[in-house]
Amino acid sequence: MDDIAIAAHDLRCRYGDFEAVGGVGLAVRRGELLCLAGTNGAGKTTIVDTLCGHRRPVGGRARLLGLDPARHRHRLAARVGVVPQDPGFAGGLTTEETYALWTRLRGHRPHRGLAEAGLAHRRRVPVRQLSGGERRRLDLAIALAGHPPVLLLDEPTAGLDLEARERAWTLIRERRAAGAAVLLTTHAVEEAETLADRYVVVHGGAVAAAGTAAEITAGLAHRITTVVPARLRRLEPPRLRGQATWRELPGGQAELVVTTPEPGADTAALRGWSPVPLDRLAVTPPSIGDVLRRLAGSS
Ligand SMILES: Nc1ncnc2c1ncn2[C@@H]1O[C@H](COP(=O)(O)OP(=O)(O)OP(=O)(O)O)[C@@H](O)[C@H]1O
Repeated sequence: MDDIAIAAHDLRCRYGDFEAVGGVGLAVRRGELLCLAGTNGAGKTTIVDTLCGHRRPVGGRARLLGLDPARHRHRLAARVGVVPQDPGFAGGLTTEETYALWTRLRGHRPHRGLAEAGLAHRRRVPVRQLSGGERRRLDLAIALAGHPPVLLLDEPTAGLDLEARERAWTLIRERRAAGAAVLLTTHAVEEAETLADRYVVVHGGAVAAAGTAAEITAGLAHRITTVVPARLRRLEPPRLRGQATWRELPGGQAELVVTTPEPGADTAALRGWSPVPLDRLAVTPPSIGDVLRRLAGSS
């Protein structure tokens, strides 16, 4: 059996004359979570909508469980859970009616999803009275209903408070561990770093980077920070491979930040240079956030 549950090959999508997605490829295996990351307007939602079968690509192809999602929406409905970017619920239905309706439409029996999503106490409330975060929890509960083997989650924790977000992460992790293939878009770097096995980073409708966090951050600078007496600035500067910046702090102190491709060598150089022990010394490796910041800065 093919292990790849979600696939896009050279996907191209247009809005009129505007090419929003220009040849994107990705693949997600069963039991894997791929984070589709990128700046605003990069094309993430367009890709997710196309994988859902809501729009047809003008080129390339999308496949869910080996099927074309635009042609086989009904066959796939029970096997694909979706949190869309903008779900449209009938505001007059209650939370449990909405959950039951959507769950049955997808061919499943309503189960414990509302309780798992922390919405049991809101089940009799009309959807229009739910807060933004509560609606998002309902979206996720509906997507997870029936344990579908494919999950397409477009910013599933947008607007959730801390506790609800961590509950959502636990649910998503459990589904991945049970073998679901998960495609997740998020702007929350912490969420991506917590959940993702691999990343596809899109920018301007094309893949800018793909791989594990270590692979896509390789070659980016580390950050060394330390607090030293401000008077050390008057010394001859340390010999560093990276770049140092100073920020004055109260009480005659200063924060020294070094961005460097060689954190080991530069930490040793700082230690050799400073006549006093380096206070609050920390070395931070590059993160997916650095990749996104670079892309945002380049547009
Ligand atoms: N219905 C539409 N008509 C015309 N252009 C659109 C439409 N929907 C999206 N676009 C454009 O297509 C590009 C990709 O949009 P998309 O929503 O896929 O990006 P995104 O990566 O999901 O962005 P965000 O992170 O802001 O949600 C953007 O330039 C957007 O303005």
